[in-house]
Amino acid sequence: MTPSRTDTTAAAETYADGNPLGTPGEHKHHTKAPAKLTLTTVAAALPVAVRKLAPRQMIHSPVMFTVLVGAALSTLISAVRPSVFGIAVTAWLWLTVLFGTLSEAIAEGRGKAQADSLRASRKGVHARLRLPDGSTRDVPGTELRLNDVVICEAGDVIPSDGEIIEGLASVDESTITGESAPVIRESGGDRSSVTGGTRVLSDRIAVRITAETGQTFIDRMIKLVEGAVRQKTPNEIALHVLLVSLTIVFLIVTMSLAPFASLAGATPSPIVLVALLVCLIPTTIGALVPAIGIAGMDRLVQHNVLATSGRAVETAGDITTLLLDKTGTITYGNRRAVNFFPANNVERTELIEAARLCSLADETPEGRSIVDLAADKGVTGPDLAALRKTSGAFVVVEFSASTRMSGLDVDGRQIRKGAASAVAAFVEEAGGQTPAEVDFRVREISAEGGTPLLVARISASSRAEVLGTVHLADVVKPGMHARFAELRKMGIRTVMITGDNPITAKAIAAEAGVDDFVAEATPEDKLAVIKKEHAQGRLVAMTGDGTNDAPALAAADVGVAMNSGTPAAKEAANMVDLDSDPTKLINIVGIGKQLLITRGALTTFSVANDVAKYFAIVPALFTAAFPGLGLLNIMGLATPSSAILSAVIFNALIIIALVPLALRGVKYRAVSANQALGRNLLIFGLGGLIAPFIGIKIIDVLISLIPGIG
Ligand SMILES: Nc1ncnc2c1ncn2[C@@H]1O[C@H](COP(=O)(O)OP(=O)(O)OP(=O)(O)O)[C@@H](O)[C@H]1O
Ligand SMILES: [K+]
Ligand SMILES: [Mg+2]
Repeated sequence: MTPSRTDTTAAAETYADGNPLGTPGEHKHHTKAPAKLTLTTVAAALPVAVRKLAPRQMIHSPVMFTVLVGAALSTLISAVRPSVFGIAVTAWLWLTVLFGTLSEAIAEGRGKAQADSLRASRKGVHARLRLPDGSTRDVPGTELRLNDVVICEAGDVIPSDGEIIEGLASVDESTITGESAPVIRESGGDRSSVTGGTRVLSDRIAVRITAETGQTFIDRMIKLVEGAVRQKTPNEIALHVLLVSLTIVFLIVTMSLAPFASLAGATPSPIVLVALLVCLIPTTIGALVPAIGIAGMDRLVQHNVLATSGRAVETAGDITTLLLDKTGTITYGNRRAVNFFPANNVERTELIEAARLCSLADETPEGRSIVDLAADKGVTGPDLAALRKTSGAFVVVEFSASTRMSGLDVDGRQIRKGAASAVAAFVEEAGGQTPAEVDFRVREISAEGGTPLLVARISASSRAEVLGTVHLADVVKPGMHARFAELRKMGIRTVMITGDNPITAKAIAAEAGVDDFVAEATPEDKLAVIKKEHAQGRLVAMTGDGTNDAPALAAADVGVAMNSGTPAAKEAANMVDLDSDPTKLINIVGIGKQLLITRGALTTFSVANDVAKYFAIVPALFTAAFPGLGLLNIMGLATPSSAILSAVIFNALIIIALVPLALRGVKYRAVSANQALGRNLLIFGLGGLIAPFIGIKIIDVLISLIPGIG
């Protein structure tokens, strides 16, 4: 029988219908809605904001720390020489600092509900620890150590992160993914990792613990959504330097105004100087920077992506190349044997028996599926234990991504299966040959995107022969084509790197719609591809799931591991996609770009705003001393005092007014970076220049209605 296109499709259907657990729903986008900005959330954030006023915390933001010092200073002055003006300015200075910490607290608070439900998911979880003698003992989940082995059965909550070392189970991961469709996790392959806090629905697995207490996935997620782990990104550091410089410049400007003005007999009071300084330094962006960063991470979590660093998120905004592995990333990774094709003078049963024999000890999904298919075809024979008893010398050759083969040496025979080129070389070295009809079959299976495995045997008398081919079928995740087209529009080139042969790679690349592919790649090759891209000055993202992807995931600027993947892959990556969706990079890039654009836009606004304030209030301040300046007082502000107070109030209120924008992010459209920059400079620069004139004038009019100020 010829494996036709329908064969693979049939496999796909069984996969989807017959085994709904196998379709992990890992491609759906179920973005969690961000917490709304309500009075309740603001009220809840208020005590946190007050606690953040501690100088020890404030020092991290030099701009806001300057305001804090100014507020303290004017409090002192007002205490000694109280005036309505002094007290009013002092109050608004304190509000300015508070609005800053409040914006940060609100941003942090939005993840709180999610953090609480994550914490609840592992409360009081018990573990069945496997002891050396094979018996088990109940221990609290918190007492587990690295490399402990625990047994989990249907209904159990998995006590910590780990790797399945025995068995297969369907797992409900909805606590972390929000997706209720169960997923299959199994030992041996690239879907072997389990997450603490998720629940086993069926079957029984032995899990080796891979996370230290307090450093599990859920711990990391809690810290992320609460905004607790925040390291300044390179972009933030650059901004930080800019803000500090501006603060120093305006400090000097304000200080030099004092002697200059007193020469003219108009010595300004220290409170006026403090107020002036606060108006001029970039308080708006200084106050909103933490909220912008936290909101960006939060948006990522809402898309079911966990990032270990803000840096990766920002880098994602500039990615130009996306590398993807095939099996488990572009395809579901549930590669299963669907047919056996013997060579011309080999009996079908002989091939099936050999394929089965060399898969008995192969704990990969591919290996197990061959044993299953053999049983379906009526070939059962001895299991591994029985074989061990009846035969003499017995060596298991495990599969590795560099040899691309696996098998057994038993009773002087060497039985192997593996990638066609690898097995062909193995047989040739022993003096054998790959028959033409087998070659033909290999190409046929590959051409339709299947993975052919050759089965070969070297007998005790050193006769090397290829026995036939096993057809492994996998299914491309749906919707790839359109999503890769979208990436192309964003200027990102997609390259599939796979360990599989070139013909299969070509077929899958065409089916998925990637721009390019690299076949027969070893883990080193995957790494080399990244180095090559780097050498050409490109920023590279890599998505993968296997241990063979780990070096590349670590070397990429943005490494996104599929949540279904191995612990090694997840460890090496700087992001994990809980939905195991390789096209999630589109959202990640969007979030990264939006983060950078939002920060840039608000910085532009903030600086423009401050410059405008200078021209809005300085003339008003000195009209009495220098009547000539009255011409510049185009705003016709009532008195110098009300001009200053209006500016301070405006300066504080603008922070609150921009919190929603900081949290939501500036609208991001798929335009080039230059276009986005130009557009934002126009809107936020111009807006920043005009806003103070209007805002301060309105406040000034309102204030002049209040008696006692001026
Ligand atoms: N258990 C196995 N025993 C023998 N050969 C195998 C086994 N599993 C896979 N192979 C062969 O080895 C090749 C390389 O496998 P590897 O895991 O490195 O890459 P892959 O899974 O095909 O692709 P990707 O790198 O995209 O995940 C496979 O294409 C297949 O031909
Ligand atoms: K300011
Ligand atoms: Mg893989």
